[in-house]
Amino acid sequence: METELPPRHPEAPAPGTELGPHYAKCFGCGEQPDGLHMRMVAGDGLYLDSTFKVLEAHQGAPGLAHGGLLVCAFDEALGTTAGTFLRRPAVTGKLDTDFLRPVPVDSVLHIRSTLDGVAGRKVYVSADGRLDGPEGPIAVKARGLFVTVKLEHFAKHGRASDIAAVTANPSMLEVNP
Ligand SMILES: CCCCCCCC(=O)SCCNC(=O)CCNC(=O)[C@H](O)C(C)(C)COP(=O)(O)OP(=O)(O)OC[C@H]1O[C@@H](n2cnc3c(N)ncnc32)[C@H](O)[C@@H]1OP(=O)(O)O
Repeated sequence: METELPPRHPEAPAPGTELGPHYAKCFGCGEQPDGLHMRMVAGDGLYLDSTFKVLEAHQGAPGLAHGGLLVCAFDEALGTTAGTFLRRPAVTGKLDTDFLRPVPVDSVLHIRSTLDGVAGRKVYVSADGRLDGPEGPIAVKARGLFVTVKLEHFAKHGRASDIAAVTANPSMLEVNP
């Protein structure tokens, strides 16, 4: 597959900028009570640095993070990486995850997610999640294929009441991404 490394979009947030939620009700980055409440900072290249603190509600086994919620954290980080540097929304087509170490409750996963290339509407992204700090051991790795979509994608497929809510209150949504 031929891919290109795109330029960092000129309107991408400056390096060091903390990103706000792309959608107020997003489970990954929004205000959902038991959500992941991820925090993300733009890097100086085509990467984002994110943190996810594993809480009581995120368990799958006693004292350990649920694997599906770890996948959710990577979905969020990778999708936001695609959207942030292309300034276009992108949805998950494919997501592949390697779980290398257990992730305990109360730990913070430090995720660096990178835009690796684009081919038409396909966006290739990857990420490493580390424990005990940004230089700690890798606990989870992920690679994803995201597909850029127009805003109509959400208007067409989303629940009507939620589309109406963001139409009435556009500040709930960061349009780009
Ligand atoms: C800022 C945002 C942060 C978001 C973080 C969270 C992200 C999410 O959770 S998004 C929700 C989960 N994902 C979804 O709901 C997506 C559901 N799927 C779809 O809507 C559609 O299948 C969609 C949009 C991905 C593709 O459909 P469509 O627009 O018709 O495009 P389509 O022509 O099929 O595919 C475009 C290209 O992508 C490729 N592609 C699409 N899906 C896949 C896949 N699963 N595997 C490999 N390639 C794929 C196609 O082969 C095609 O490639 P090419 O251009 O070389 O022919």
